[in-house]
Amino acid sequence: MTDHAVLTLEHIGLRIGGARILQDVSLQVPAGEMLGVIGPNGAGKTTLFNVISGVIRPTEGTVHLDGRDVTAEPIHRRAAAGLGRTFQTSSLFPALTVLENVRLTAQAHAGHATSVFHTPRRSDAATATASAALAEVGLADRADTVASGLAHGQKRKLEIAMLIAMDPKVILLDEPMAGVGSGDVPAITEVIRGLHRGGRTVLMVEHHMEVVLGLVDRVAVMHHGELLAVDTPEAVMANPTVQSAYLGESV
Ligand SMILES: Nc1ncnc2c1ncn2[C@@H]1O[C@H](COP(=O)(O)OP(=O)(O)OP(=O)(O)O)[C@@H](O)[C@H]1O
Repeated sequence: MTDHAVLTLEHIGLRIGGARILQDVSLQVPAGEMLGVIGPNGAGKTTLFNVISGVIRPTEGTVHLDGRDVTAEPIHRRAAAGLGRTFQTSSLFPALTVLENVRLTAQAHAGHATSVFHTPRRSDAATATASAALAEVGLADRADTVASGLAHGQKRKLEIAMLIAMDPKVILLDEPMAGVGSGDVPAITEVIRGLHRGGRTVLMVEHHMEVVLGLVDRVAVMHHGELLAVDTPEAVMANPTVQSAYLGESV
């Protein structure tokens, strides 16, 4: 493990029943990198995110976050240690306003008690953090809108703002373009690019190949639960093993 790797996977394996879902996945993600994770359906991308975020414990191997072994730690401990994640399905509180949604995560990060059953406590610091996160994703003018009233693309931006407010060391984006209309893709791409420009470390599973290749520093290619290659977009596109296993049929 190098000193500057903020996320390190070593020899991750996962067996469920008789099935081998992940096999010998090793990966180092330096601080500030944006890494795309691609691969055909069923390749193991979401499962890998589940292993990183603590939803699933691997049967082999280790996960280190910022040098600390979190392999045995539950989801909330990893989140507290700086792992932020969006899911393929929305994780918003639909009855709260846009600002209240972000303020909840800002308060949670600051260590305040939060409950969805109470009006979020007024806190100047949390409100300032939330407002800054909304400005970063371009939703400042929707702060008082009830979240359920947002268009789909705006909900995706709100989810990213909720992550930003937690100031995570590593951000996992699970298919940020899923369900997003083609008209919203450029704006959300810019929000993700902004995460990177801000120096954040981002891993992104995404099927939208143009988005991935245009955004990331490196691409990790998964196939049948294994990492086929981890390299620059250009090198991955030119890799014959990747082409025959995946890109040849999809790009
Ligand atoms: N809990 C489970 N029990 C059994 N098999 C599972 C389980 N979770 C995932 N799998 C299998 O593991 C493989 C990898 O699934 P995963 O969802 O991680 O792939 P993916 O690359 O994210 O696919 P997609 O692009 O379709 O989202 C699939 O064959 C899936 O059926």
